[in-house]
Amino acid sequence: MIEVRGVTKRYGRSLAVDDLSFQVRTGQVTGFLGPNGAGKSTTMRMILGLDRPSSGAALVDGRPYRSFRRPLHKVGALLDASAFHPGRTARDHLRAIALSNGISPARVAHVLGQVGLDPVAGKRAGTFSLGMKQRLGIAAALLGDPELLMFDEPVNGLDPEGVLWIRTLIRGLAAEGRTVFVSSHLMSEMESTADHLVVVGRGRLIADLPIRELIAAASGAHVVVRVAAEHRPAMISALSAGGAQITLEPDGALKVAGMDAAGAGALAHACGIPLAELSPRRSSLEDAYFELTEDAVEYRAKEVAA
Ligand SMILES: Nc1ncnc2c1ncn2[C@@H]1O[C@H](COP(=O)(O)OP(=O)(O)OP(=O)(O)O)[C@@H](O)[C@H]1O
Repeated sequence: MIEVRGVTKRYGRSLAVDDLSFQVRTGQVTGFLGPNGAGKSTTMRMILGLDRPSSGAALVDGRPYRSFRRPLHKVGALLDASAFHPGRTARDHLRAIALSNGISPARVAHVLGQVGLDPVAGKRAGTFSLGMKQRLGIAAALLGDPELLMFDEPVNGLDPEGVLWIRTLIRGLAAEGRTVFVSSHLMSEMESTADHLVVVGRGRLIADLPIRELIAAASGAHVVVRVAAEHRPAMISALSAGGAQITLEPDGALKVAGMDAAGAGALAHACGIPLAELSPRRSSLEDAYFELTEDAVEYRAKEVAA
């Protein structure tokens, strides 16, 4: 388990991470979300001991990451996809990491196959496309067969095929019982990948909850009710007496909040009003995310403008 406990990180006078606390639960995919500059990469670097918190602690299984004798068996990470010697072949790059970490050379061939880089394993990594570099970075993260994986913005700059590949890989790793912590500034990307979300803005924790709760908590969920014009006044009174908030849309539909579709349907039935449409609309995860991070983004926009 990864535990971030009251972590603050200052760079000079700027506060990158501000008293942040959360846990990454074992066996799940946790999405780490926030606008650009929210402090995600800084937090990940502190978990890996690449940066020191100004205060607080970032721990893996209750210990600093650097205290593990064989750290790559514990956590594999992709933080920067271009972190390799460009003149080295993909295979040699992985062999060097394996050698310096006491990992069997047999793992190199295994992970090259896992990320689909077999055919280009003998090519210099400097010639790789961004997608291939990402795959090489992920191969390095998988080398120690770790329980925990951390990926910082793994789909940045990838084409749709690459994005799909990473999503499938992450779900596959979770299905094997591994814990995955993956950052992104795109909510839509997390929708099909993550079980749980940790949302940050301006270095602070904004939300720490399962994805389905985030959707349910978003205020945009409503029901669209459509009835013939002559029944509209009666339907509006019944809904309003039932405690719903109603907005009459320009096309005559009623946008109903504060009541679910079953409730609105039962009311219509009780009043003998035939329904032309009854559609529950959930708010998209993207809407929910924007609602949550609005202040953090606005603040930044103002800061930049000032
Ligand atoms: N080495 C550094 N020196 C000074 N400031 C830094 C340093 N690293 C990060 N920062 C600042 O800390 C803040 C958080 O940056 P960080 O890269 O952690 O955010 P992020 O959420 O990962 O953003 P992005 O989505 O753009 O990658 C930013 O304001 C950034 O400019």
